[in-house]
Amino acid sequence: MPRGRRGGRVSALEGGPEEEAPPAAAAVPSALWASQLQPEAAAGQILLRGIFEIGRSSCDVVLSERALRWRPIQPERPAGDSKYDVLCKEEFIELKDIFSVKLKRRYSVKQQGSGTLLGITLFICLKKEQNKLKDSTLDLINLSEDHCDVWFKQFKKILAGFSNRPKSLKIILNPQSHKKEATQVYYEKVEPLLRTAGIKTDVTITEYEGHALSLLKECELQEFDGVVCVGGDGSASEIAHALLLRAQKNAGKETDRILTPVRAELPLGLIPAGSTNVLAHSLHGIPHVVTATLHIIMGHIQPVDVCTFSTTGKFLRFGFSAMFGFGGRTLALAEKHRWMSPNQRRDFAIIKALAKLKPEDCEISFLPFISSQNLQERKVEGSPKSVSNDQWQTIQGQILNVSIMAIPCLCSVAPRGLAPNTRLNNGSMALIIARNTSRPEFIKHLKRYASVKNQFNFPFVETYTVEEVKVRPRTNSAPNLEEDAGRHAAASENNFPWNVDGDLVEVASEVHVKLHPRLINLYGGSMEEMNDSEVNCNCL
Ligand SMILES: Nc1ncnc2c1ncn2[C@@H]1O[C@H](COP(=O)(O)OP(=O)(O)OP(=O)(O)O)[C@@H](O)[C@H]1O
Repeated sequence: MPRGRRGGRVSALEGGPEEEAPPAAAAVPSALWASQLQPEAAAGQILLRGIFEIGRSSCDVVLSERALRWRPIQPERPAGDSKYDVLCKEEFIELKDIFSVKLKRRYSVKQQGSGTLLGITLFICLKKEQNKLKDSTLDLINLSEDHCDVWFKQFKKILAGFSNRPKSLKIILNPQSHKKEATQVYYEKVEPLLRTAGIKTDVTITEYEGHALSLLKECELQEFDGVVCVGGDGSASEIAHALLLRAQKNAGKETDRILTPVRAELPLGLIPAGSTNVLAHSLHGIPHVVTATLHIIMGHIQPVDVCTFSTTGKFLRFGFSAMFGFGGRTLALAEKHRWMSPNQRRDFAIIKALAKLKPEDCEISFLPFISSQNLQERKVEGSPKSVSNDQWQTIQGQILNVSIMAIPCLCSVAPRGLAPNTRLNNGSMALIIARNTSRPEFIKHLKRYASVKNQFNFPFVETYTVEEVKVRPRTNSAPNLEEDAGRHAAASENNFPWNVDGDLVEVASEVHVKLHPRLINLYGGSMEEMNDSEVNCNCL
């Protein structure tokens, strides 16, 4: 007979055959804590069985290859009492959702040494609503040192089997992001979780713009399993660019012209601590610090498409999204008013750019995306134009805005994304062109981003799914962004402002954007689509 909570014994299976490492953690954690029963067979071979107190009930606890299951031990009961059956329902967690285990001890003031053992604490990643993850704990109470020691070692062995989880991370933190709260975000919310998970960290706090780029050119990265950015889109994009540039150099590729880039060697984690956090929001479906941290800890990986930006054959940078025209001008205006708070300068810049709304005379050429399935179908049909995808198309005219996006670009002003039909790694980009129209019509189009549907249902808006785009302004002079105040010169003479991942990039002539599928691994899980009722926004 089991001896109850003080002396709960480990069953005959204790010290049984060597267990296999658990299957690698799947991309999506499915912590369904006690929400449904899992058939015993699906949980795999039993490794340990014993008695622990869980939530004030003495429980029969079974550890198998994939799950930990427990059921309150039933006292003698009158036959047919259904209340007991409900109370004694089996509960479980999947082992892939555990990210740490510790011995639980009580320390008293007078006590010397390691304190009184109370049992074992498991640290668990729970899936909540709307892509949110949350950390939680499960206490397995048993005062026997021997009993806990056997279980503790077994949990440690299981955790060591998750080889995809990072053990050491390079953290790059921008203390200036948003309202300068990145340091606080990291030390209050991220670092405690990484410490609990036993992940070693090496933190660099950036001291100037471009610091992350120069750091990642030189620093040793061998000892790290991944890099983590704590900041906003500017920092995240700079670090992704730096990691990709480093990979090209390591592969002996020239970096002046990048045609077929190699993949980044290390995964990148994004902790949202900036003003807009479009990248982290698109990756996680929610700009939530704990969710982002738990994806890193659990080693969830998403391969993500990246673009190269070049001009006149010369490589400029890697990036995920870009805007030209209204989007570029708005950022250029916002950058000139850095002294304002992030929200103030964003609103100010939007209003000012709308007041001075002016189309750009452009030529836009693009290579439409043809899915591998469509290419295959064309091959079968034996179409003469068929098998290669080299059908460039060209549009000319007065254009208010061009958006080129390899990722959905979720943000507070567009909860479904500025490019809602794009995915992180579908091998294509959204090209969204707003031709010249009246200011009220353009504002109506912008406002639609905040709602659920029909953002692009305007006669002046065209959308394409593409692999490559070339944007060539046909006017000679770039816009003067500060005509009224002589204090600032135009963005830079004869340069056109582009917004690349929230960074101002000034280019005098044609910009060539090319998509490279799955070029970087980001720490993140696969996303659930949001219901319409879950989307809300009150901007503009
Ligand atoms: N110590 C620093 N001082 C000034 N600028 C810095 C420093 N460290 C990094 N930067 C630069 O700050 C720029 C913007 O930072 P970041 O994107 O993190 O914050 P943000 O602008 O508030 O957020 P978002 O880009 O999401 O709007 C980055 O391009 C980065 O190079």
